Amino acid sequence: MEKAENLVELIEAQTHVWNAMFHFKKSACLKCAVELGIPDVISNHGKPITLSDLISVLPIHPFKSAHIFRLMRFMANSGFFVENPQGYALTSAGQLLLKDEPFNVRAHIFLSCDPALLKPWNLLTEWFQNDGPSPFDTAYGNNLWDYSAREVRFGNMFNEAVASDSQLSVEVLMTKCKFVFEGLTTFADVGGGTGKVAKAVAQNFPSIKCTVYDLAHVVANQEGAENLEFLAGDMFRSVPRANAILLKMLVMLGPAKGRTGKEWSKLFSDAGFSSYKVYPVLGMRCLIEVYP
Ligand SMILES: C[S@@+](CC[C@H](N)C(=O)[O-])C[C@H]1O[C@@H](n2cnc3c(N)ncnc32)[C@H](O)[C@@H]1O
Repeated sequence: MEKAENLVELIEAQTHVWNAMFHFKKSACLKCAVELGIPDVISNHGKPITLSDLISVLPIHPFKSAHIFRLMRFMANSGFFVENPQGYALTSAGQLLLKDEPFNVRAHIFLSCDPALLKPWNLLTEWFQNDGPSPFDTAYGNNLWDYSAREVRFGNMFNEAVASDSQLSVEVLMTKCKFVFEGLTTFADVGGGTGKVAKAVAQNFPSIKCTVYDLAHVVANQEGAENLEFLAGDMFRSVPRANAILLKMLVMLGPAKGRTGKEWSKLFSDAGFSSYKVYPVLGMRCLIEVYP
């Protein structure tokens, strides 16, 4: 009896390990389904689509038709599609995979699954054993930002992914948190990428002068507007002076550069800020300092 119980526990433990071990298949299948255009085919069909109708329009080799049901079963299991007697339909998560969906996360999927970004994950152990600052450095000999500047394909993919992520954040900011911008005359988005957030602030508040501050290769070809400018610089040396600054999705940069909270505070006080406040917005790490 005792042995049998132990076996049940063991088989559950082994299942647990297998689930962890093969977790990468989730992102691989997600990327594949998006690349094959499966969510768009389902959506354009206008009603649940049968497996044979789906296969008939997919850009795949005929020899591979028999394997699509596995991909569909896996994607249904992962919560992107539902399978009912009429065929496959999209879940809410599946809707975010559509080309025409304004909040789609496709660019982020392509970035996260890109071999260039996966390589550092395979070097975690090496990184723990060397004195390098990040697994990215271990893989490429320099940091993510220098690599992005050098590898134009990767840099564009990275900028597009973070900008697409900001679509939803912008919507949240402009519908739920507009009050934080009221009364400002200047605003700087530090590490603001290609300016998704600042553009929305500039459009919604024509009286606020907005600045997007980022590395030279990111802002080089960006077009400003009357109340929007792109400024190249290194935020570890200085940050622009403004009534308020936004640091969005940069929390990891502090520790990556070995900076402590005190050092960040000094950088801010050098720029004329006395203290900073964190505004968590729907789980998004959003840090805004309002200049007194
Ligand atoms: C994760 S992205 C976030 C972009 C944008 N804030 C957003 O949420 O969409 C980090 C950004 O920080 C920028 N960055 C990295 N190091 C920087 C530095 N030293 N000075 C200024 N910007 C920097 C990168 O180029 C990139 O655009």
